[in-house]
Amino acid sequence: MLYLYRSILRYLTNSKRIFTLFLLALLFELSFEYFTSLSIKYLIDDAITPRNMTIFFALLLALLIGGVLNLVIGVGGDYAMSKLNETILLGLRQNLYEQTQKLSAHFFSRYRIGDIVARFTMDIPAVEHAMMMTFSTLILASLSIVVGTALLFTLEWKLALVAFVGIVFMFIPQKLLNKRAQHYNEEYVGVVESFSNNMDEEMKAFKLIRGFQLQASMKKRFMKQLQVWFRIGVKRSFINSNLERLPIMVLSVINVIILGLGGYFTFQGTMSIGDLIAFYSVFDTVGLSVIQFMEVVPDLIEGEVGIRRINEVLEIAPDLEEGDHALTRASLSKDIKFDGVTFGYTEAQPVIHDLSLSIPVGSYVAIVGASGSGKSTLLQLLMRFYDPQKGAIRIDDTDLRSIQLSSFLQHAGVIFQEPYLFHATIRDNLLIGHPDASDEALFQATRAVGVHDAIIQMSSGYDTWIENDGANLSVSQRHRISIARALLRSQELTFLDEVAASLDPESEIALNETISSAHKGRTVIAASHRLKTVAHADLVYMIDHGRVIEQGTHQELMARQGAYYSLWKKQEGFHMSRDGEVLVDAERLRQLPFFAYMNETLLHEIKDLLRTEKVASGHHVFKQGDAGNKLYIIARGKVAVSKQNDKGHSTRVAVLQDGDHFGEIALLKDAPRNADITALTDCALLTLTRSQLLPLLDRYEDMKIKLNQSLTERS
Ligand SMILES: Nc1ncnc2c1ncn2[C@@H]1O[C@H](COP(=O)(O)OP(=O)(O)OP(=O)(O)O)[C@@H](O)[C@H]1O
Repeated sequence: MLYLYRSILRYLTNSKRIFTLFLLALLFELSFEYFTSLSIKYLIDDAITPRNMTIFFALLLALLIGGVLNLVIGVGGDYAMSKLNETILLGLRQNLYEQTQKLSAHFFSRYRIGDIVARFTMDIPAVEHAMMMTFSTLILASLSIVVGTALLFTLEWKLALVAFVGIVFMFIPQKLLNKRAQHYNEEYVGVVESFSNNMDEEMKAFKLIRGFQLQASMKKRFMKQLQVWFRIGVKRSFINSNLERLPIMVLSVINVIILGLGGYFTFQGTMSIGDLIAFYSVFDTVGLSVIQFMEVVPDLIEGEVGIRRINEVLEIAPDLEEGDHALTRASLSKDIKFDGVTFGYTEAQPVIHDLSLSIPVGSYVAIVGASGSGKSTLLQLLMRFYDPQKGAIRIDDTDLRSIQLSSFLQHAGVIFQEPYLFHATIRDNLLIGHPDASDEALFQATRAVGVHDAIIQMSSGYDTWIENDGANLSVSQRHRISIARALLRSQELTFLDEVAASLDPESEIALNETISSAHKGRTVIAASHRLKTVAHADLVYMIDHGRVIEQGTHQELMARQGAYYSLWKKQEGFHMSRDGEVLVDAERLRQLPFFAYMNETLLHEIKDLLRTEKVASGHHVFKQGDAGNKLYIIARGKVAVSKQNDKGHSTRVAVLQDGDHFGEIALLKDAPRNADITALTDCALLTLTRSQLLPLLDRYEDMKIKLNQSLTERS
């Protein structure tokens, strides 16, 4: 329990006066309590038995005045108690919140949302309750036990000795059960926390759960957890009840002993009746105080568990602290440099290797590469979500770690792959990074990303409330609003992380134009896997496995005919019509290995058979075991390929994107799919079914044989 109070005391350093007021009120209440008990002795022995009316009325008057004063002072004490308690809670909430603001992305990948929320919704209330019980019951009960026991010794020391031994016995159950009670309480909080995390996950993943029909397995997991919760809940409640009940049982035994022994002393004439009644009344108060003390113990244990969990978060040293002398900076004047940067999410597995690159002020720099090559990681390092393990990021030659981050990022607008929208109006979301922006600037930004018209058509226009992370908006509207938000904020620096991934081609073109025109004077750093979106950049860095493998302008890189050129060739050849149909060049089809030897006429016929299929982000294209009858070519978007083992555990084995294809074996035979394919972004896929292709090939027997040979080799 001491740990709880030690941790709490620091929140009361500025509340000495109010604490003194509280203690004074408490002492008065205690004095009055024992004065009432002792007054019985004087009423019987000095007033009623000798029929002394003066003493009788004097005592009654003292009791009355004391009662009124106790009431008034008690109200003051209650106020002081409430203020002390709320002061502690305010301090705890504030510290915890500030700490979560300071912690790095490492922390947020280690702790789940429910873990943090539980600190606020479960642990702080547990501490609150423990402190409330401390102020309202425990302090008074403890003082009462000490003062009452001392009084008992003044009344009859032999009887007091027996009472003292009895009181000590009342504390034994608590001593014996304390550790186990704490253990069950910790387990209980852990179960509740993990349950809230799973509920949070299920609520967020409800579309996936419905889409994959996972309700039964989710329910199984839920029921299993409820069973654990139930079992620990029973143990915890049972031990808490024991902590309260056992002292009561001990007290009833001591009561009988005191009455018996006291009666015997009265028969012997060594104790007056007034003394016996007063002794019993004081002992009753002490006994009740011990019971009250014991009743508070489970609350204190819960509070102690709560404060330990809160301190566990508070004591995490932020790994990205700004030094006391962090430099402030006005604006970028020269360049941003990655200087031999090595970084991994775990020390053992670097994802960026000794990487150096330079971003001149005012330029539009693109970072391109395959999925997983480290593009987003570079942007996150730049925003100091993490620090490099080796090397440095330099802003105008100053190490980013020595710069006050807020002064660096204050003019930066960031657009993430996953746009996050707050539960507020569209206007509030747009203005969040630049609250003073004029309506004109606001509309300019939303027009630029093609979302203005959609917003004004909504029933409340810009004042439309955004529900649950944008549930009432389309994916592309969410993206556009987040892009407009960044454009509105940023004057100097714009970070774009795969922003075009979820936009349709028209919006993509519009966005490119916006960025190009906005780019004048501002530094833009865009990570993208789709080369076309960044072909107009001043400088392109192509990275692979965390290393720069090529750099230059689009023209230079195309002329080099290296990795950039190959990726460009893979992605080009797809066109999207206004109604969203994907068209592909016959020449692009020829790049697919199994169509490589086909003649021009056949390729044109195949091209006309291709159909466009749209798959929304999070939905699956097909599942492992489904019957296969189609080839898919990704015109736009990104999909994950995952394989399930015998136990149903799924492992991601690859990510495919623009220009990649999958499922070609289905063109040859009716074999079940051997992997799950899930869309990671909104996807536009070109499909060709076996039943479309085979009749066509009947006319080209030699090509049919070659196709079969090629696919058989690949299967
Ligand atoms: N929070 C994280 N914890 C651990 N590993 C991570 C984390 N984020 C990314 N990675 C890993 O780091 C590597 C680089 O990821 P990153 O997101 O930077 O790639 P990317 O090029 O942006 O890919 P994409 O185009 O798919 O977004 C990948 O292997 C990825 O699995």
